[in-house]
Amino acid sequence: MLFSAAVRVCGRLRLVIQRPPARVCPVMSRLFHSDSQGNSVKDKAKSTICVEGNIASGKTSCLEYFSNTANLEVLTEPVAKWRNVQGHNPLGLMYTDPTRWGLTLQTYVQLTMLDVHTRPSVAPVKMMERSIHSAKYIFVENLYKSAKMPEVDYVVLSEWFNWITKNIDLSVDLIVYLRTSPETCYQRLKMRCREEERLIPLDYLHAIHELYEEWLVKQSSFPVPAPVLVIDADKNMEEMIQHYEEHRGKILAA
Ligand SMILES: Nc1ncnc2c1ncn2[C@@H]1O[C@H](COP(=O)(O)OP(=O)(O)O)[C@@H](O)[C@H]1O
Ligand SMILES: O=c1ccn([C@H]2C[C@H](O)[C@@H](COP(=O)(O)O)O2)c(=O)[nH]1
Repeated sequence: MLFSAAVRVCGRLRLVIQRPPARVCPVMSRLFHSDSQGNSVKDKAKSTICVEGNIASGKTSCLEYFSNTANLEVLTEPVAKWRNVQGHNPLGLMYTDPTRWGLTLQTYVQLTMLDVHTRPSVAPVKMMERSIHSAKYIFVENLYKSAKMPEVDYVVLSEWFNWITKNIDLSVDLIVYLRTSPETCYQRLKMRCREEERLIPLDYLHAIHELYEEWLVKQSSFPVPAPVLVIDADKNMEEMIQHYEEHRGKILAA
């Protein structure tokens, strides 16, 4: 509704159109925090670390390990939402029929990852599990490359992704890549026993591994949004803890 008021200017009656009182939508103000020139800005005193890696490479375990670090907040991947959105399970549907449900899952992954990226952090360092970048460059790409996602779905998701990354500040300061062999992930995945993942073949983990290697190690496929710290994650938990302690300073200084 426009607010108008009749005012008298130099004896004449003029209609003045007024703007409605500014209503601040919390989600929009979170997404479009801007400077005086209208550019989207991020609180530079804070930093964001994304822990990346293949399925069951040990990302959640890594976040758990760092979770009691002072001045650091961990945000795990919203997998619970992907398994249950208003009673539906897009993750399970995608594994059952990727051609039909790949777009559905990846649209929801993109939305929920956007939410994690833009969620204000109380601590100076935010450690996230994966990112909107890997959702697109690894998982969407894999569906498309393996001919399981129709081109129209890929194009629509890509347009969304390009708009989001161009208009919203999702900057990342460090990527920690937990590098594993697909065989290690296969063993850990079997041990974890997530119902939806029981049919994942070793080949699928090989394909995801190759995409991660091209993106973060060879850096030959897609833009890499931050410096990459590669950690050999084929080791047992005790050795992983040693790695994490060796790199703690570098990680927290991101
Ligand atoms: N370094 C490790 N050695 C052996 N098992 C591990 C190691 N890291 C994680 N695990 C186990 O492997 C499974 C997958 O780990 P998780 O942290 O959930 O991986 P992700 O979050 O990357 O999917 C879990 O059962 C976890 O306990
Ligand atoms: O964009 C994405 C991100 C993740 N997934 C799948 C892969 C796994 O089955 C789960 C969660 O991954 P974890 O590596 O165990 O954390 O979600 C996907 O399909 N698309």
